[in-house]
Amino acid sequence: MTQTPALQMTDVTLEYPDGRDGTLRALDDVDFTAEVGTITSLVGPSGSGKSSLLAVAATLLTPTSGSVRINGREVTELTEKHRAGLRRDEVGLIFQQPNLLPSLTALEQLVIVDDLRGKPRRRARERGAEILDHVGLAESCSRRPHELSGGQRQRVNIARALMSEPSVLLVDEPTAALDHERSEEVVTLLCRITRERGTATVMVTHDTDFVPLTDAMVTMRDGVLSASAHRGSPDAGSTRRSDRPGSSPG
Ligand SMILES: Nc1ncnc2c1ncn2[C@@H]1O[C@H](COP(=O)(O)OP(=O)(O)OP(=O)(O)O)[C@@H](O)[C@H]1O
Repeated sequence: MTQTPALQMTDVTLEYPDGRDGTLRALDDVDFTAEVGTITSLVGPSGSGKSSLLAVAATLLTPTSGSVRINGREVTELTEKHRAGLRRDEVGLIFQQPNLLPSLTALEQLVIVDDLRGKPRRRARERGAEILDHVGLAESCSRRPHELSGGQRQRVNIARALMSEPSVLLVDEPTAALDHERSEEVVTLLCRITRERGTATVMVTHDTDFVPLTDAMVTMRDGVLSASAHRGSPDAGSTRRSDRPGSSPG
């Protein structure tokens, strides 16, 4: 039986006002599918639409037209309140800069996520410690951001995103502030998390060195997405229904 993709975007177009009474098409008829337990690299030149795709997938922006489904549920028709709930419970966002709160320990950065969701604190501390252990930071639970390296801070950032047990993990340039070795560690960790936790992970990256660690790569150019899957599931990161083996055009 085929599993419902965690994220499915179909014929998605996003237009911004261009500041001259016209529009700029940031996403042009994009089809994209992210399957459970796969990590897809999203590459492309600056201004090609990568962040726009992540923002639409994260339900932060509503597309001008097209369909976005998260775990089979159409999200473009939801109210902002429902979208906020979906972001809290089903979508994890990881940005380039960890944006950790300076006065909180690594563990407290995670516990606060459950506090905001009204979850019991004791359980939150247990889960937080477990997740920090999973990302290799068991020894650093009580350290504050200034006592952590850049790579460790990014791992706390990743751990924090996992607190809500998201099914879709959207990651924007996670290695931009890191050296080569730390970058490889962070991408390796994201790949491991994807497989072990069964997330559908999409990672925007300019660093093509690490793309082979991921399951698939898609390229954005002028708002148009094209696939070049290199391994893993044939559906991983697919961009066109008609590109998939066994699917008939139309
Ligand atoms: N809020 C906005 N209003 C108007 N135009 C925008 C807005 N956000 C992005 N754009 C335009 O949409 C296009 C796609 O931008 P986007 O940020 O998605 O690209 P990107 O591939 O993520 O770029 P980068 O790699 O530099 O972050 C660009 O032409 C950009 O100028």
